[in-house]
Amino acid sequence: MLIGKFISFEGPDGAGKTTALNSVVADLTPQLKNMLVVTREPGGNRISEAIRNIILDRKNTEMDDRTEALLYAAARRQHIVETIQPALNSGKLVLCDRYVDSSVAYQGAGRQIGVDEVYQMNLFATAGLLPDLTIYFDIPSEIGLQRIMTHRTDEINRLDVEQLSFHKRVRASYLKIAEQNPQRIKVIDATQSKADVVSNVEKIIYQENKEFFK
Ligand SMILES: Nc1ncnc2c1ncn2[C@@H]1O[C@H](COP(=O)(O)OP(=O)(O)OP(=O)(O)O)[C@@H](O)[C@H]1O
Ligand SMILES: Cc1cn([C@H]2C[C@H](O)[C@@H](COP(=O)(O)O)O2)c(=O)[nH]c1=O
Repeated sequence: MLIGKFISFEGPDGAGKTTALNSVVADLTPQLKNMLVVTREPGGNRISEAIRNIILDRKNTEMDDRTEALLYAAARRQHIVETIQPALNSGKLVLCDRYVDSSVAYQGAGRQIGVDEVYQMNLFATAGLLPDLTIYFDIPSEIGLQRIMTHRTDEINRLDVEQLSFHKRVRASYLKIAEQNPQRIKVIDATQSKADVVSNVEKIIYQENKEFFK
């Protein structure tokens, strides 16, 4: 039985998810201690991190779009089985940097495989496990990419170097997913200062998970 809470952080490249997540974790850890599980996709365990390295390696230029979609889904399956599901079963608050919405936006819309097909494939991979809450960091593609190219040049991956049109499709898809799922997805303006972004994220987490902060 799932008794914990599952929160995903989503957004285009360079939106500031990881930066905000690190600050939120530093702020929440004194209160939540070992009730908090922080993880990321693709990754979170040995097998999924190995798949991550294959997907994101800029040398893998010949990778087929559907192969890419399947690899993300395979990494996700292993992540659920090894990390997310056990944490939820023991009542933890799981904070995950990216999840299924990333596949729908990047592979479904960005790669133009089709959002419905990619979503259906992920229903198989996840057996229907969706986050209770998703915080979507919205940012124009140009600003997100600019942040990466200016500050994070050492970590630029195979997806980051896609054309601007790819990244614009990804953002448009995220906005559509958010519009279609207003109960689950809360949108944050990620062009704000780091402090304001973190404060907005924490407000949402407190509001939606009061049982963890008694
Ligand atoms: N609110 C902000 N204002 C300005 N710069 C920011 C802000 N948040 C993060 N940054 C900077 O933007 C860059 C990208 O941030 P970060 O790695 O957190 O983004 P991300 O959403 O996790 O990206 P990706 O998904 O591509 O890994 C970093 O150099 C970070 O310091
Ligand atoms: C989970 C997931 C991720 N992606 C893309 C999004 C990013 O470009 C990279 C991951 O890098 P990050 O620095 O950890 O954000 O992978 C994707 O295309 N599809 C997915 O399902």
